Amino acid sequence: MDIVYIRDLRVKTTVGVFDWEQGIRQTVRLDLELGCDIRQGAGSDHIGDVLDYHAVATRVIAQVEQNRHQLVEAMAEDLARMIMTEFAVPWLRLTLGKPGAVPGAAEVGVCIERGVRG
Ligand SMILES: Nc1nc2c(c(=O)[nH]1)N=C([C@H](O)[C@@H](O)CO)CN2
Repeated sequence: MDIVYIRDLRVKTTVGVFDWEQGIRQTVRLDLELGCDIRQGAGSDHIGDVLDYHAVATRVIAQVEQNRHQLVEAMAEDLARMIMTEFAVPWLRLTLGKPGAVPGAAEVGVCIERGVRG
């Protein structure tokens, strides 16, 4: 299986378990690895034959900006489901972090894998 990736995508959203967090927007940081087969696009050199990382990133930004969550787990699961459904991705690894959320830590968050890695 090949991988199309998106690294260090930063989006502002409302996320957090505390009341004050539900009244602000914070930056979340995403790394995505998306399973695919690049061979058809590599042969044709045509954007229509590949998993378009620009299209995925645009859709991810829209979903993160438009929704609010308490837990990063809930946000990560919603994103994974959307990407796999809308872009026919059979396997993905998604890292979702909140930079600076915990004093002394650069970032906290989750890394999830969903689907079957061929
Ligand atoms: N496993 C998790 N732990 C915590 C979360 C979370 O989303 N998942 N969130 C918080 C708070 O919102 C924190 O980020 C505020 O600094 C605490 N623990």
